[in-house]
Amino acid sequence: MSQLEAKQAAKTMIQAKKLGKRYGQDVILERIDIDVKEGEFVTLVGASGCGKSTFLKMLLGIETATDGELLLDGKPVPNEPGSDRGIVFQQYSVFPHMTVLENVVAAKGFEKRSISGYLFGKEKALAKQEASDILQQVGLSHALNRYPHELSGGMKQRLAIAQAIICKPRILLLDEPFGALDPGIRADMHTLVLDLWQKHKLTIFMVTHDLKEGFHLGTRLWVFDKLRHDPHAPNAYGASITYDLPVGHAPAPLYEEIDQRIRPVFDPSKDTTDDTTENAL
Ligand SMILES: Nc1ncnc2c1ncn2[C@@H]1O[C@H](COP(=O)(O)OP(=O)(O)OP(=O)(O)O)[C@@H](O)[C@H]1O
Repeated sequence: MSQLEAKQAAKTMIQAKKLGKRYGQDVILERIDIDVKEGEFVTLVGASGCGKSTFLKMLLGIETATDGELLLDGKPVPNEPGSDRGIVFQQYSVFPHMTVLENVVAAKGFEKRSISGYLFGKEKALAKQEASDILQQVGLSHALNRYPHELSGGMKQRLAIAQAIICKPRILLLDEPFGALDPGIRADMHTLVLDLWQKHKLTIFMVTHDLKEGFHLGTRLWVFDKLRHDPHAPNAYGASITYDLPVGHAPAPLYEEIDQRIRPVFDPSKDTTDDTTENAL
């Protein structure tokens, strides 16, 4: 292997090799072959139920592959969540009985894996300081002592992001994190996520139903769709990554072209009654 090849290989973080996922007889994902380098920001789009969240769950380690391999740094993704992988869901996943600050300190406690999840003494004081810093980064320093029910949707998601970030993940998994937010708030959240991505040198995988968000936010856009359809056995085949596109800083006309190309993915009238077909990229 040449020096250049070795350098490129060292930067690869996530690899899927003929990755597939089945639940019983239902094939959800199949034939996924990808290679993601450290620092990429991948956005995932595709029809509802095609397996995007399942893919994130496999990266998180709470679902396992039934076919092929999913590797992190060249080794199988561990079968449990770890502090190197943080996740934020669409549904607000904060502790309702804790203040904003306590929520983030608690996340740090779980990361430390103490038996109770609680921190004490100096460790707790340090965690509080760290939590305050992170909360400042996500724009919540004015709300440290508020409870989740006193926060707006956008603030709750900022809190959930702070909980993920305090564990210093290398990979941040975002499962439609802004789906429930108003457009203006979403724009603020985009700025925040891009800022954190840069500042913390994260590798991000983000599921979205908003194509524009997918085009503009990431460096790479994946479209999940079925390559093969059998009208007599709709669950016989799973989704693959049918488009893998460099996006983000591409000129606006390119977004429009891509938008046109993948729009049928979201069209409910899409004809899936053909015989088993192979879609051309
Ligand atoms: N634990 C499970 N057992 C059986 N089937 C499951 C399980 N989890 C998910 N599924 C099925 O797997 C398929 C993919 O689900 P998934 O949530 O990954 O889709 P998605 O693309 O994220 O959908 P959406 O965009 O609506 O969130 C769905 O048909 C779902 O019903």
